[in-house]
Amino acid sequence: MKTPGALLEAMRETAPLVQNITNFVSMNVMANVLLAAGASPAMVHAREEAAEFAALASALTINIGTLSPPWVDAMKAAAKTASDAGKPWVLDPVAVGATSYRRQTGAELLALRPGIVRGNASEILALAAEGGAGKGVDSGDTVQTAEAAARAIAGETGGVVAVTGPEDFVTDGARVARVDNGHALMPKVTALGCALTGVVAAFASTAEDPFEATVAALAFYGLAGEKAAARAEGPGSFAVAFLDALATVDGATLDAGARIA
Ligand SMILES: Nc1ncnc2c1ncn2[C@@H]1O[C@H](COP(=O)(O)OP(=O)(O)OP(=O)(O)O)[C@@H](O)[C@H]1O
Ligand SMILES: Cc1ncsc1CCO
Ligand SMILES: [Mg+2]
Repeated sequence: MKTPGALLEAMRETAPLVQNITNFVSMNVMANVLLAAGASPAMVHAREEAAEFAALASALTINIGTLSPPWVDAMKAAAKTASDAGKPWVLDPVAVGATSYRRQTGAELLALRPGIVRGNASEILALAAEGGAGKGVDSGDTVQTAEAAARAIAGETGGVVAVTGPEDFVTDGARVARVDNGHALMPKVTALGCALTGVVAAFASTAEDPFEATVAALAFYGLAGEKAAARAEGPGSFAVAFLDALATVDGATLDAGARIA
């Protein structure tokens, strides 16, 4: 088993190219987060090129935050390419319970068996067709309420599912872990969940075990949040300090500060 810090260092050594088919809100935040963490982001979503690009990238993320039919075509084609090439792809089912279009698209993408799903509690509940009290993109459920839904999704995909919130929950159907890093300012900055999905993909691209990679990425992200909060006066200065903290936390700092059970 590799430590979270060793997985962080391994990711930084290769600076993996992470392709993101993501929402308009998240694009800039996510690209800056990936750069600060040590990866190489590319936002490539056109139907004409998304699958071709997926063959070049080390990992792919698919986020349905601002979806429309041409984007969904590109998502499916890119997901298939990544799966066929044995590269990890991570699904972020933003607000999947909000509308029937999102529920349908979420189910179709889940059927393509993402290696990792990362969402908030309401999204994981909705993706498992267990309801959920999401308020648009924000969660209205506790992480604990979504644990059974996460296990059910992992059983269906054969992959890893991460539910994020005050304490994150990760399962691959057999193993479970809880990550207690993070800070209450994190959900006060938009798209930090979306950006986290990219960091999870970056870790997964260089780790052998997607479960260990996901746990390590969550601990890294949460620890950077804690370090940033210690310097911040509110969500605005937190967002700036968070990028600095992502770039500053190294393997030894992560191993010392990770709270994983
Ligand atoms: N109350 C909290 N306390 C500590 N950490 C938190 C809290 N809420 C969220 N986090 C952390 O914030 C990060 C993003 O998770 P979150 O569940 O907010 O994503 P999300 O709802 O998908 O976000 P978005 O849709 O805005 O991108 C995770 O690292 C998570 O651990
Ligand atoms: C605010 C918002 N709306 C659609 S996607 C998104 C980013 C956070 O998920
Ligand atoms: Mg989200």
